[in-house]
Amino acid sequence: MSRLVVVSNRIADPRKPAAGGLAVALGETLKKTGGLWFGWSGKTVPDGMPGEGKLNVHTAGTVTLAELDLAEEDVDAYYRGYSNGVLWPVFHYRLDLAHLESGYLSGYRRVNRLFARKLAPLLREDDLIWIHDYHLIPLAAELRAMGCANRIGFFLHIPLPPQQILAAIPSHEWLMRALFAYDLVGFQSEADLLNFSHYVQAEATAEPVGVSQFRAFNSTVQAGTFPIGIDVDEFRRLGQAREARDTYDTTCKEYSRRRLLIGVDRLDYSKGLPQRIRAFGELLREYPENRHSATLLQVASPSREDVDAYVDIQHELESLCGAINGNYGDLDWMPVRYIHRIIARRRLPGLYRACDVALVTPLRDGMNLVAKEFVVAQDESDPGVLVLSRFAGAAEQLKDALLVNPYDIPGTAQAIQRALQMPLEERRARHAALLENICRYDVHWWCRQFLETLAEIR
Ligand SMILES: O=P(O)(O)OC[C@H]1O[C@H](O[C@H]2O[C@H](CO)[C@@H](O)[C@H](O)[C@H]2O)[C@H](O)[C@@H](O)[C@@H]1O
Ligand SMILES: O=c1ccn([C@@H]2O[C@H](COP(=O)(O)OP(=O)(O)O)[C@@H](O)[C@H]2O)c(=O)[nH]1
Repeated sequence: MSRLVVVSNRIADPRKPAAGGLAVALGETLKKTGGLWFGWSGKTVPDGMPGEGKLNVHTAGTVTLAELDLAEEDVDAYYRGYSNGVLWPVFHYRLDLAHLESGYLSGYRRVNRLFARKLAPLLREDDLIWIHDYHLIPLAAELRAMGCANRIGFFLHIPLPPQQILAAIPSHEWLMRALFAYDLVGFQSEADLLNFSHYVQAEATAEPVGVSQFRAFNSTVQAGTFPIGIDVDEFRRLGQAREARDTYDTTCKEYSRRRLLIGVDRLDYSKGLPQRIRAFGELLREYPENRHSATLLQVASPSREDVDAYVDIQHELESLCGAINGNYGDLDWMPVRYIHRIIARRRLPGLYRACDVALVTPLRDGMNLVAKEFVVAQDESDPGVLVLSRFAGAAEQLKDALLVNPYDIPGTAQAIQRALQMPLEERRARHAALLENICRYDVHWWCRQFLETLAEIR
């Protein structure tokens, strides 16, 4: 059997908790199959040479971790600059926030070349290579240029925008051409796959040669949809452990007189946090019976704080929460509890279970694993309600949630009110349908489906 080699920007010891859906999902996958996980260590060498990096290889249980330190200049251009200052906003449909004129592209290419140089000597002939996310789009092309003939798959964890938006990236032709160095390219949703299909036919004059298979630049690439899931059994086990149960007990006790709403997100402009807080304010304005009762616990974990747009969103959010608490709060009731900290994942099942409603309302999201975790954590006999943005990848699967347009503030407030008022029978029926879908399409299904498709490509 081939060894699995996973490459992603962010890697984490699979035995330790991680914030961010990708690290969590890949950790679960690799813990099961074993193999090599290669990526950036997260460490920066202040006076390191650009294009150079120290590799540290060690084992963590069944997994070999190969962690690469990067020079400060490289992290600036490759991670903060091109990945998170250009690709992240454009792929989340936010041309207004993209630094398109920046000179970060050369640093992005340099680090992808460095990854290829450091990874190549670790590879075996029959390794199955699985590369992840927007940080590493050109990696397969770099490996191919070094003679690597292994099967290589790519999975994009974030959305792929429509052709006209993608085409605003000055080097979009080069970037998208790099995808043809892969044997298989996977997306989270049908909408992303459709955008890919339109783009390659319109801009790269690719020809469809099979179902979601395209030929251009002398290569054929298979594309497909592989919505990522969570490890349901692992999350249930977490829910039964002491920390989650303690969190459940203390939260229920602390808020015994309240209806609780929960949001758990990285503090990212894609997550629609200001719109969500406004919708909650609208709920209190329009449906006054919720005053002195409904409380929103919003966890906004710090993320990419050295990228400008992330500092701006933090200030906006703080002022919105302050305004609602000032306008509606009282001596014994604070409408919004804003928590700007990472909450350990092992406590989250208890927190989710103590809440009546989850607000998962991104403006755009590749998938959103929090939505799935919330459903799994519920008490089946008295479950909470999921309010979900129609623009999250998860919405294609979780049709029994209350789907909302997060830009429509009164509409979202109305859906929150409906969630708070929903009769037990309807809550149970919706929850059962959601749970069924999440259990069937879990993280193991995702991994199996992608790797089997990759292995079968002729
Ligand atoms: O590594 P960071 O810069 O700290 O960011 C954390 C991760 O954010 C993104 O996650 C995406 O992947 C999830 C799992 O597929 C998906 O549910 C979510 O919708 C996406 O936003 C990013 O794609 C990862 O590379 C980051 O590690
Ligand atoms: O304070 C936090 C915030 C998030 N998470 C975890 O980070 C992941 C977030 O993944 P998601 O797909 O929702 O969004 P992403 O951050 O990857 O865009 C989920 O597993 C959360 O449980 C966490 O452990 N603590």
